[in-house]
Amino acid sequence: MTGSSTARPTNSGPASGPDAPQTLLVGLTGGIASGKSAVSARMAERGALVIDADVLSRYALQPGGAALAEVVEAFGESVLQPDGALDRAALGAVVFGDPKDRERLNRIVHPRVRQQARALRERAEPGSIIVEDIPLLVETGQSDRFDVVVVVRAPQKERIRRIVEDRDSTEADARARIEAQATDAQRVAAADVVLDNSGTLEELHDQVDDLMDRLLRPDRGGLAG
Ligand SMILES: CC(C)(COP(=O)(O)OP(=O)(O)OC[C@H]1O[C@@H](n2cnc3c(N)ncnc32)[C@H](O)[C@@H]1O)[C@@H](O)C(=O)NCCC(=O)NCCS
Ligand SMILES: Nc1ncnc2c1ncn2[C@@H]1O[C@H](COP(=O)(O)OP(=O)(O)OP(=O)(O)O)[C@@H](O)[C@H]1O
Repeated sequence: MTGSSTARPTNSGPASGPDAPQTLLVGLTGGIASGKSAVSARMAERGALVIDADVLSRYALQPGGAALAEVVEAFGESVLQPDGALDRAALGAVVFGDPKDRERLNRIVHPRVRQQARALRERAEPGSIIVEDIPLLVETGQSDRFDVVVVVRAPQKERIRRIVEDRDSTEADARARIEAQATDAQRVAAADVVLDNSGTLEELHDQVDDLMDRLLRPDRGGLAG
């Protein structure tokens, strides 16, 4: 998770009852390296509470945890570093090479991510704008549980360049991850709002600011409901 402020702070603790402001649940997704974190960080600056599924999945796989023990049982000791922490590159090489292995890992990690996300949602102030950044939102059929689904898209060539240059990864690994995910067309079909990240970060921020202006209006800019 990153941001922790709320859109409509109350003066006297969480409100309840019929007049309490409605919490807005936003699902944010996009392909790997499309710019989701850049979008969620900007939304947090505007008061949204961000719940990041990648962060929660790292948390779930911490040393000493039950999920890591299950991962070792499923994939063997070779996915551990000498100090007992998860060797993420080793596990990534396995699961992005085989859909069955990936599904097996997802079955271990995803329920824990969802449970943690639920706990964080429940702690939010009424009236908050909660943004759940979920790379596999569409793939895991979660679109319907959000008031607004936001998809960020960027050209595949640019995403691959970012993965290879910024993350010390190979083009083959980048392509394997992209192939393990939905297509932009599938994501756009589930979207209420599409953000175009083919330009500069400033241009992306402008789109996010426009979106937040709408979501902060009492009628949520006509986007929810
Ligand atoms: C395989 C793991 C150990 C590789 O770790 P690594 O540090 O290299 O990648 P990281 O976790 O930072 O993920 C980077 C990106 O890869 C993509 N990705 C990760 N897991 C998956 C997956 N199971 N299927 C498709 N894409 C995925 C996402 O776009 C994500 O943003 C890790 O990705 C993992 O535990 N994945 C399973 C949990 C998961 O599905 N996470 C995504 C959201 S819950
Ligand atoms: N418009 C842009 N111009 C230049 N760099 C950008 C732009 N958008 C994003 N980036 C950079 O590209 C990289 C990927 O962006 P970001 O981390 O926001 O993507 P993501 O979708 O959250 O990735 P992941 O799927 O791994 O979670 C980051 O280093 C980010 O700073």
